[in-house]
Amino acid sequence: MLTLTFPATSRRLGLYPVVDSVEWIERLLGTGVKTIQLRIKDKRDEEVEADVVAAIALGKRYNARLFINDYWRLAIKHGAYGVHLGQEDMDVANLAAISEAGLRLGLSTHDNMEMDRALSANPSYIALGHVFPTQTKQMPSSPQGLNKLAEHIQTLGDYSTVAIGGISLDRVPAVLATGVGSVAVVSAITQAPDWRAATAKLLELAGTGDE
Ligand SMILES: Cc1ncc(COP(=O)(O)OP(=O)(O)O)c(N)n1
Ligand SMILES: Cc1ncsc1CCOP(=O)(O)O
Ligand SMILES: [Mg+2]
Repeated sequence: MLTLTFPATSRRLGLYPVVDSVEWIERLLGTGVKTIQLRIKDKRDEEVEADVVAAIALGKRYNARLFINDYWRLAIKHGAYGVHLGQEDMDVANLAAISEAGLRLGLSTHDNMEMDRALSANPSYIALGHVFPTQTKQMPSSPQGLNKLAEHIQTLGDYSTVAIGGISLDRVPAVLATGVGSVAVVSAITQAPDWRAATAKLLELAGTGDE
C-alpha cells in the first residue's frame, strides 16, 4: 500500500471548538481560540463553498488552525489548514490528493481497530471518541470512557491527539489528565447559557495549543 504523509500539526491543539457556521468561527477566533473546525452536515459542495471560503479566510486572518470537516475537495481547492474525516469518509475521500495538497489530516477513531486503520494513513492527529454520552451526534458505538481514553493516549505516545464527545466544562480536567493534547467540544460552547464565559473558562483549562 502507498504510504502517505501529512504535515504535522501541534502535538497539543488545546481547546478545539467544532461549530456549524462562519458566525461561530468569527466569534470564537475573536476570543483567542487557535484550533477550530467548520462542521456543516449533509449539504452539497455548492451550498457550503462560500462558508468554507469565509472560514478559511478567518482562520488565516487570526493565524489559527482551521479544519474543514467532510468537504475535503473544497478544503483543497481553497487551501485550508486541514481536513477532518471520519472512518466512513476515509473510504471515499482521496487521501492522496489531500496529502499532495499539503493539508493536515485529522481522523476519527472509536476503538482499537479504527485506531490501527487511522494510524496506517499517518494523519496529523487522531481524534478519540466519543468519550462520554453526547446529544450532538447519533453514535453507533458506546462511549469509551476515561480509562479507555487514557489507554489509547498511552499507546499513541507523542502523537497529536484530540478527545471528543460529551466533554462539558466540569469534565475537562479529568479528560486532560489522560494526557490528551486537545479537547474538542460542540455543546459546551454552543449550548452554554453564556458562550463567552464558557469559552474563556475552557481556554483557561485547555489552552490554545502549542505553536
Ligand atoms: C475533532 C473531531 N473528532 C471527531 C469528529 C467526528 O467526525 P466524523 O466521524 O466524520 O463525524 P461527523 O463530524 O462528520 O459527523 C469531528 N468532526 N471532529
Ligand atoms: C462530532 C462528534 N463526533 C463524535 S462526538 C461528536 C459530537 C460532540 O459534541 P458534544 O461536545 O456536544 O458532545
Ligand atoms: Mg465526517
